[in-house]
Amino acid sequence: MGIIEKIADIEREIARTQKNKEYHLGILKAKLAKYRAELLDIKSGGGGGKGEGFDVMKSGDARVALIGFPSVGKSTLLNKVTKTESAAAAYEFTTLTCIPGNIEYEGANIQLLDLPGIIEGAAQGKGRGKQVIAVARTADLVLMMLDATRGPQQRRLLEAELEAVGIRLNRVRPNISFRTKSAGGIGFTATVRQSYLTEKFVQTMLHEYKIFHAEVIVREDCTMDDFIDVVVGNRKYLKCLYCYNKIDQIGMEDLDRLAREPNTVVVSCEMNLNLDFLIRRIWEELGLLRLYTKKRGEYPDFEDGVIIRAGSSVEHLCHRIHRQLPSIFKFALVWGTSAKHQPQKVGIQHRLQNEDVIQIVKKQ
Ligand SMILES: Nc1nc2c(ncn2[C@@H]2O[C@H](COP(=O)(O)OP(=O)(O)OP(=O)(O)O)[C@@H](O)[C@H]2O)c(=O)[nH]1
Ligand SMILES: [K+]
Ligand SMILES: [Mg+2]
Repeated sequence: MGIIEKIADIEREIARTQKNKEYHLGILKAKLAKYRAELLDIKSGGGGGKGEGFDVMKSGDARVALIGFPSVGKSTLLNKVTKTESAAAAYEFTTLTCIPGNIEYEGANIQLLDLPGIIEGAAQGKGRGKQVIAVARTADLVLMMLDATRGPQQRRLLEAELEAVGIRLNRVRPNISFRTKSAGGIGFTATVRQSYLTEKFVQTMLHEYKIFHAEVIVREDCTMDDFIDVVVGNRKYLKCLYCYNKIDQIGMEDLDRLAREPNTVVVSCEMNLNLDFLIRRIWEELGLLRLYTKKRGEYPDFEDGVIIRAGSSVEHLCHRIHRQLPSIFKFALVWGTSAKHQPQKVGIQHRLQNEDVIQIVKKQ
């Protein structure tokens, strides 16, 4: 029996199994994750999974991948918000490769990637699913485009495809440490009460993966799926913004309902509705900071900022300016919201905020 049949078998068994048989379900899911991982390894020839026309250079300050079913309007969006032309038409699979465009916003260059439509079974390599998913994994944000005229199952199907290849949307890595050892059996410690995970499950699951010696420490209330994710590894935790297109085709009531869903923006690419707001939301989700550097006794150049990720420290900024700069850094003066007083003298670990002005003082 091939892997795809084995996967289908387990999926059928999961569907048949009663929801309250959590332990049994967990073991089935662990098996499923194992076969899926095998499938991906073979299919991608060792992990790369890039195909011709998909190997697009990263450029700019951040990368956004457009993921969606065929003909939801992905290429129409690229044509509207970037200077790049990507063929858009009423038939499915108009786009066959990865087409990069560039959005300039608040001084940042955001790379927007138009991609072929995904279909059900993409995770198993149907259509160009394999390549599309490989590109999605390199993105800082997934822009999931949905058709406002279609039902809610389109979003669930798409999420299930991404889930099946180890992409986790809008979630954080479970707080579990897992280390294999050469002897000593399986050690299981939970620092908080567990609603789902038991030592017995952890042991059975690890035996399924032929792991007999390991140390497991669980630091939050985790599900069996969380544990499977940590053991299988190679999971990608990505931010996702949901974008419903073609709102020109639906009524006010539906529009209102969709617009209230979390992490969601509603637009009409064809009618240019709400596209400015979409770009604003992309920028916010990416969490980019714009910083200004200045020399002693001079004003900063507010035309020329440095774009950097939210949460970055002075050290990240130094690296960006020059590779050697951190080693000759003495201190920095910071004006702006991250400073307690204006200016504040800070060390290299100081975390910066949007629009901060920084003067770096080097060792003599
Ligand atoms: N009514 C309406 N139609 C739209 C809108 N945006 C795009 N379309 C139409 O939807 C069809 C598909 O658009 P594309 O941009 O080619 O869709 P795509 O997602 O890139 O499709 P593939 O590349 O084939 O996956 C075209 O006929 C567009 O004119 C919109 O906002 N409203
Ligand atoms: K199309
Ligand atoms: Mg297209």
